[in-house]
Amino acid sequence: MKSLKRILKQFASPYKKDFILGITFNILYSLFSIVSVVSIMPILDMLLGGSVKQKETLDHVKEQAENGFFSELKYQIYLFLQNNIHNMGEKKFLSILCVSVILLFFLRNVFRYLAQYFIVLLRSGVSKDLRSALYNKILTLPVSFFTEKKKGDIMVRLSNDVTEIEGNTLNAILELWRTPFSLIFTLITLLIISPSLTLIALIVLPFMAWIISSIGKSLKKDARKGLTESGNVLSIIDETLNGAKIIKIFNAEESMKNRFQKSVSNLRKLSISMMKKYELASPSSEFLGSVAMIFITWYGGVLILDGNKGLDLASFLVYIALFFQLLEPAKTLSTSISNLHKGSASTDRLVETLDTNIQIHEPENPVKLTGLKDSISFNNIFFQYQEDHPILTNVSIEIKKGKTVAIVGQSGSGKTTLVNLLARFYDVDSGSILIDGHNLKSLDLKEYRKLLGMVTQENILFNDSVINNIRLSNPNATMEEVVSAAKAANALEFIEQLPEGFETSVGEGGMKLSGGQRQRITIARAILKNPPIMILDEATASLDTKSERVVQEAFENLMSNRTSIVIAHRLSTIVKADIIIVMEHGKIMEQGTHQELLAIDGIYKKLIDMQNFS
Ligand SMILES: Nc1ncnc2c1ncn2[C@@H]1O[C@H](COP(=O)(O)OP(=O)(O)OP(=O)(O)O)[C@@H](O)[C@H]1O
Repeated sequence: MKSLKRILKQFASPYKKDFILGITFNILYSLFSIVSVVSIMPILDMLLGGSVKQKETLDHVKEQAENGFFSELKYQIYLFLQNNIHNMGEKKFLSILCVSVILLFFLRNVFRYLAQYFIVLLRSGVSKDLRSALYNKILTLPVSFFTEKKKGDIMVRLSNDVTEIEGNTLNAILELWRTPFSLIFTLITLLIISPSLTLIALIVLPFMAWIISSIGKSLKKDARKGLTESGNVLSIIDETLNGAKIIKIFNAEESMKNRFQKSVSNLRKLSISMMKKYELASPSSEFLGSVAMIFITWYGGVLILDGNKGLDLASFLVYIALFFQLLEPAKTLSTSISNLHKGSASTDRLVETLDTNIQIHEPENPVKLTGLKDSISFNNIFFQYQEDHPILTNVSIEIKKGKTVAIVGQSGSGKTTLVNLLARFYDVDSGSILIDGHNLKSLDLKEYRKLLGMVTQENILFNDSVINNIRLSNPNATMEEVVSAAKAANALEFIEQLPEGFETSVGEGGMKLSGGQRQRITIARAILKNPPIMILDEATASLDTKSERVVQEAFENLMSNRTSIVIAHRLSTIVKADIIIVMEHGKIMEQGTHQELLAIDGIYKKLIDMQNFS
C-alpha cells in the first residue's frame, strides 16, 4: 500500500479537482438513487388506498409520530400530500407526483454522468502522466538496466501495469469512497421504513454474501491459472512466428505442435473447471438471493398482516426495491477491496522502476568538453559486469587525436565492453579513462556524448522514415546536409530509388531494407552528426562483394579526419589502422601497426593466418 500512496501522491494530486468533483457527483448519485425510489412511495400509497388518501389512517401515522423524528417527518409529508390531494383532486396530484419522480430520476442520471465524466478525466490523466514518467525514466536509465531487466518485463510495466492502475486500482479507490455512503444512505432509509425488518435482513445478508463470495474466490483462482496458460499459448505462437525459418530448417514442426497441443489442452481443462464453477455461481447466488427475499417477504407480510406495526404495503414494496439496491454497493465494496490487493503488485513494480537509482553518477561541477584536442587514454582499466567475473584487466591504451585504432580478438575477448566504457554506458571499476587529461567521470555526460558517434553491429533503425532515422543524430540538419551525409555513406543512390525517397518508412527495426542498406543509413546518421570521436563495430554479416565494397567505402568516409575506434573484422580496415590492439580474455596481448605485429609473429599473426578477427 506504500507504493500506492506514493503513486497517488505524485500522479493523482494534479487531478484533485476532478477527484473531488467525481466523488461529490457520485455521492449525489447515490443519494438521488434512494430518493427517486422512495418518491414512488406516495404514488403507490395513493393507488393502494393507503394512509395518504384516508384521513383516518393518517391519524394512525400521527400516533406513531410520537415514536421519533422520522415518523414525525413521514406524518408531516403525508399530511402535506393529503392536503394537496384535497385541494387539487386525486388525478391532477397524481400527475404532479409522477412528474416529480421523473425529475428525480433524471437528476440521478445527470449526476451519474457527471461523476463518470470527472472520473474519466482523472483516470486518463493519471495513466498519461504515469506512462510519460516511466518512459522518461527509461530514457535516463543506464544501459546496464536493460540487460538486467528483460525487455518484455519493461513492456509489461508500461502497458499492463499502468492499465491495471488506471482500470482497477483507481476505480477501486473511487468506489471505496462512494459505496460506504451509498450503503449508509440505503441502510438508514431501510431502517426508517422498517427497523425490525432491516434487523432481520442484516442477519440473513452477510450469510448469503459469504456463500456467494466463497464460490467467487475459488473461481478467481482458476481464472488466474487460466490467464497464465493463455499467456503460454500466446508466447508459443509468438515464438513460432519469429522462429519460422529455424522450425522449418530443423523439421521442428512436430515438437512445436506437441508443445502447443499440451498448452491448449491445459487451457481447456482450466476453462472447463472455471466454467463449472462459474455456471454454478449464478444459479446458486440467484437461489440464495430468492431464499433471502422470500424470507424478508414472509417477515414483512407478517408485519403487514399484524397491522399496527408501522409497515404498510406501499412502504413494503419500496423497501424491497431499496433492498435490491443495497446488494450492488455491498458487492462493489468487496470487489474493490480485492482489486486494490490485486493491483498492489502492479504499483510495487511501477514504483520500483520509477525509483530505480541511476548508476551512472555525474559530478556536481562537471567539466564541459567542446572538442577533442589531444588524446584519449585508457589507464590500467579493470571492469566486471558481475561480482568475481572480471572482463577487462589491466587495459591501457593511448589514442592520439585523428588516429584510427582497430581492436581485434576472438569473440568474447572484451572488445565491445571496451568501447562501452568509452561511451560511458558503464563505469570502470578501477583505473581511469582520460579525455584530454580529464577523467571521464568528471565530465558533463551529455556534452561529452556530443563528441561521440557510434555505429553498432545491430544497425538500429526506428520505425520511421529514412530521413527521420538519419536526422536522429542532428534534428536541425538541413535537407542538403542530410543528402550529403547519405552520399558520403553511399546511401543516396538506393534511397532515391525507394518508393517515397527519403520519406519512405523503413518498417519495424528497418525490416523493409536489406542488411547493407540498413548499415549505410546508420553510417549516414553518424556522418550527419559529424563528431570528433567515432566508435564503430564493423558487422560480421557477410555482404555480397559489391555491397561489401560500397559499405567499406562508407566506413572509410566516416572515419576520415576523425579519431576512430573500430572493432574491426575486415582485413582492409585493420591494415590501414594506426594502432591495432589485440585482445584475449579481457587483456591486451599485443599492440602496434600491422607490420610491427606481423613481425612479432604472435597472436595477431595467427589471427591473420586464420582470418578470424571476430
Ligand atoms: N551485459 C552483460 N552482462 C554480463 N556479462 C556480459 C555482458 N555483456 C558482455 N558480457 C560478457 O563479457 C565478455 C566480453 O563480452 P564482449 O561483448 O565485450 O566481447 P566481444 O569481444 O565484443 O565479443 P564479440 O566479438 O562476440 O562481440 C563475454 O564473456 C560476455 O559474456
